[in-house]
Amino acid sequence: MISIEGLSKIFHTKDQEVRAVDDLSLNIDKGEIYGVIGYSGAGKSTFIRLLNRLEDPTEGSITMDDQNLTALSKGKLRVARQEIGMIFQHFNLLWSRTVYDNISFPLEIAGVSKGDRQKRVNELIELVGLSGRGNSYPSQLSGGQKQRVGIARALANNPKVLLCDEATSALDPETTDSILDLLVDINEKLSLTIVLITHEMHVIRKICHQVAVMEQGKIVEQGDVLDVFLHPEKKVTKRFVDQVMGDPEKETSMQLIKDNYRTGEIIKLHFVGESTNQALISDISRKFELDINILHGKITQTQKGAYGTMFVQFDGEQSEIERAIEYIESTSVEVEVNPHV
Ligand SMILES: Nc1ncnc2c1ncn2[C@@H]1O[C@H](COP(=O)(O)OP(=O)(O)OP(=O)(O)O)[C@@H](O)[C@H]1O
Repeated sequence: MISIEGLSKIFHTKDQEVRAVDDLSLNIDKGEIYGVIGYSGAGKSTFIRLLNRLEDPTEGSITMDDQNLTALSKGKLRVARQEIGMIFQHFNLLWSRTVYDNISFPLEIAGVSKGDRQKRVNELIELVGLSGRGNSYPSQLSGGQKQRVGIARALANNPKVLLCDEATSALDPETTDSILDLLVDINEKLSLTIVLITHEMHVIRKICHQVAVMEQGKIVEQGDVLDVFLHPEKKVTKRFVDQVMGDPEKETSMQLIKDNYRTGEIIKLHFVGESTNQALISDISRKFELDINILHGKITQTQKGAYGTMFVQFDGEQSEIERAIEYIESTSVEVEVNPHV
């Protein structure tokens, strides 16, 4: 759907040259939710502004649905932009217009007739969960409701791609989750490709299929969300993963666990993807003569499946413990006996 090749943007200030986006290449499939994460100054905003050509690239190309956006004339670019919807951190609504008129605005610009506009706006109001609020002004809405208007407006002309610029950064955690749920809902219902930039790994974990980690204008790591969560390679990626999962070994003192549970064995179980759906603990307690204590752990969900780590104590005959460990090794759950302090 989107193919980006060698994309760069260099800003020239009085005394220096800033490579905000530096030789970036990536492919985004149709219907995918693709997240770009990075700390402040990594180049995310510049990247997303390049995607809808609010910014001209210094080098490289962006192809969207077989159309080279970087080679279009101004007139053709205006038409191509109608296929790209965008939502913003601070909503960018027209304050003197009602919800209905805000959503209608891009349709007016596109020359849609009054009757068709009315039908489309009402459909969109319902899609984003704002039924009954059409006559309200933005100042009468909560942050989450304002972003719903932003989403409806962005979808008005049936875009092929929705760009989200830190769309939940100004919202509280609960409202963030409801907007993220709405984005997933829209992605599934309309098979809409979504590209988002964020500095919050929670956003990536909850809704993205693919993730790219940006640092100093470059993509330093990218892939399937579950793979990146499981095997983060770069330091910056590990810091982002820790934002969501914490580091289970750092959060608890293994020494304290070992002092408190002296009999049997301490076992670390690592669940990945489908393995989290297995009722492993109850399965083991049925199959083997063991007492099982759950000591510490965290399992979380991503769009690509669940994963997490759990520490348990197996107590019983040593031979029975060994048989249970052998059994776990035959499943897709990774197991480590007596993990390091
Ligand atoms: N118009 C500009 N002129 C000069 N430098 C710029 C311009 N826009 C961005 N930069 C620089 O490019 C780099 C990347 O900025 P950008 O805003 O893209 O990062 P970001 O990851 O979006 O950060 P934030 O989340 O804080 O906005 C920064 O060093 C910034 O100072």
